[in-house]
Amino acid sequence: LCVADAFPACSLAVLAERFTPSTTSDVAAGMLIPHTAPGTPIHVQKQWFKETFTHLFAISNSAEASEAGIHLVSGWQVFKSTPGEELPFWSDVVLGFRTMSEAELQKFPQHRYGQAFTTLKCDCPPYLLWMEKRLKAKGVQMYTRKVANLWELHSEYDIVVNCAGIGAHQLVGDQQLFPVRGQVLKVHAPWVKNFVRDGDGLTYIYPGISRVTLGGTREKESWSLSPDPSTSKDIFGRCCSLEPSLQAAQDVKVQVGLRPSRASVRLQREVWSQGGAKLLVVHNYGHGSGGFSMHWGTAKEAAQLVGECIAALQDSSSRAKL
Ligand SMILES: Cc1cc2nc3c(=O)[nH]c(=O)nc-3n(C[C@H](O)[C@H](O)[C@H](O)COP(=O)(O)OP(=O)(O)OC[C@H]3O[C@@H](n4cnc5c(N)ncnc54)[C@H](O)[C@@H]3O)c2cc1C
Ligand SMILES: O=C([O-])CC(=O)C(=O)O
Repeated sequence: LCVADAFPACSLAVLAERFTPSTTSDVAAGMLIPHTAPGTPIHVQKQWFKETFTHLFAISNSAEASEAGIHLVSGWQVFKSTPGEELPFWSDVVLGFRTMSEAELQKFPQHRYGQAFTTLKCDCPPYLLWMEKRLKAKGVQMYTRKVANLWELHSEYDIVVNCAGIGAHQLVGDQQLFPVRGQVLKVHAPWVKNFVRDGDGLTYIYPGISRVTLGGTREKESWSLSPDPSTSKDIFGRCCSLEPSLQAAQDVKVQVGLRPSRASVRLQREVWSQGGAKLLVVHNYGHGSGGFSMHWGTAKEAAQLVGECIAALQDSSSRAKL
């Protein structure tokens, strides 16, 4: 969408082995709470988050909000002891960030410190469908296709934007990219209106428009997409100890996804050449636990890199004409 908006004269196609509802992004809770990536300067991560928050906040305030699955949600991040960093880098981007009062903390007898704030949540499958609809309305073609090697695209396309997520491990042989397996439960519990996240990052309760996401797990280097029943039981128990009313939750569905993790998102332009032919490539993958929190900011940066590729193509075609 960012590329289509920035370069309306380009003809665009989306190729994917799987579309919604069968991607990693469909499994995500879609909460806008950033994780810190060690390999990217904090001011850059803050900029990506701010751009994403501003973009989604505008959608949440529009008549499209319900179809797009975007809504504001208030709640608490609670800690068993006071964290070293009391003010995370994103505290002035979310709304109304403050330390929890003693009265609020009484709801969480095992926790001693907490942060209250309002953020945004994407209900992932509706949000992805809404974006597909917007792409199609702009004339973008969508093809279900597995790409074995980016080079196979060079006769059809001038520029390829690689947003393959964990698929980039195989597609471009990126050894720095690794899966962090996450299992979640999506349950019916419409009385749960506030989010709760344990500051250790393992247990969370995220109410969406139609279901509540209960998490989670972080299993580094595990490629298994099979749900594990004992893990589901453990997740449910941990969430019930934070929010006992969840004992009455119904219609429990289990989902597993592989977070595409890396020290930093790979946002990079490359020129691939073979036998005199060239393919311009822009990478935009490796968002780990923050694909939703950062997506619009990183997509805008990827679109800028596409702009540089277009300028390079125009430059080489005008040289060829001389
Ligand atoms: C349990 C869990 C909870 C999460 N919760 C949150 C959250 O609350 N907030 C947040 O910000 N993030 C969250 N995340 C992280 C988030 O899900 C990811 O960062 C994000 O989904 C990555 O998006 P992506 O588009 O890069 O990858 P994907 O969604 O995996 O999309 C990649 C696309 O590329 C296609 N593809 C891959 N390889 C090929 C190929 N060779 N040929 C053709 N197509 C290919 C795939 O089919 C797919 O369509 C969570 C993740 C998990 C697992
Ligand atoms: O940690 C969270 O709050 C949710 C998340 O992003 C994940 O599970 O990857």
